[in-house]
Amino acid sequence: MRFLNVGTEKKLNKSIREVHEFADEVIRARKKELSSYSGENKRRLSDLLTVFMGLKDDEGKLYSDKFLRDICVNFILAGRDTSSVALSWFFWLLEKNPAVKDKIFSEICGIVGERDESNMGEDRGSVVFRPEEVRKMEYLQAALSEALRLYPSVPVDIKEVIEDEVFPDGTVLQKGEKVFYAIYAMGRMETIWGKDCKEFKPERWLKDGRFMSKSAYKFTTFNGGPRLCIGKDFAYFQMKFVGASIIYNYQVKMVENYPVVPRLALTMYMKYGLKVTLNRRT
Ligand code: HEM
Repeated sequence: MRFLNVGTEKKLNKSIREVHEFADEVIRARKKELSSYSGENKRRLSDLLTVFMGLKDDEGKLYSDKFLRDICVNFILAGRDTSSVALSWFFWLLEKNPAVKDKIFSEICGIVGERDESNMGEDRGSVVFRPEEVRKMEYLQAALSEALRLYPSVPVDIKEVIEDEVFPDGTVLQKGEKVFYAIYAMGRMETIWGKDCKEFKPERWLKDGRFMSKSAYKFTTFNGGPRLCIGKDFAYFQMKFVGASIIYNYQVKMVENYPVVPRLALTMYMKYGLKVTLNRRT
């Protein structure tokens, strides 16, 4: 099929072309924008693409457009659906665990209440969380981690053996073989997480009220070792910011009897999405 370029292969090639065209256009536009700036203005742009455009490879040459395109596509693919499916499962879990939702809401209100202008009658809708406030949302971080343990965005990951190896349990691996590890299953194993492994309990991530991260070899949602997800900290920041903004401003209610069905692909998303109603908090 691949060599004949028919059927699904043809469709795949067309889709890849479209994704590449999109990324090429982003790069072209950014280069044009950069060439119209000078000095300080240029330095003020600190997004990832601009940073990569200014870096040089091992031979001291600027990265090629193809390399920049691969960077763009990699980050879009790795960073978009992973965070959005995580938030869907997170909000679904909050509906089933209203006490957790209330605790998150109280934590956010406490943090907003510390603002100097909090007594000045600031409109709730105009609150934009500051980075230092997002960092303080440790219970929210615990609840997101717990959601990612039970519903990891990437439920199964694959590695290829690059040289012959023997695992500590005696399993022999030969160069070229594939190893699958089931992140979803590992997040629910009693031997790893204890008797309450099936429960949604953000408290397991807290010690004296502070968020405590776990070893990446226990909590494998972001992979571990040298290829640990490069966007992990960014993902937490983004999910905390979006989650807090929604919870602070709205009452989220699932639409009754709407089917919530997991669908296994590269990411574990909801087959029919998550249907909710939002009512503005007053
Ligand atoms: C909840 C959110 C996220 C989850 C659960 C997640 C999970 C993962 C996992 C499991 C891997 C390893 C894949 C492999 O073995 O090849 C990975 C790699 C990666 N992730 Fe994430 N990710 C998330 C968000 C993000 C975001 C927001 C970005 C970028 C802004 C990002 C960028 C990347 C990149 C570039 C890699 C490849 C790193 C490498 O191979 O060295 N991820 N991520």
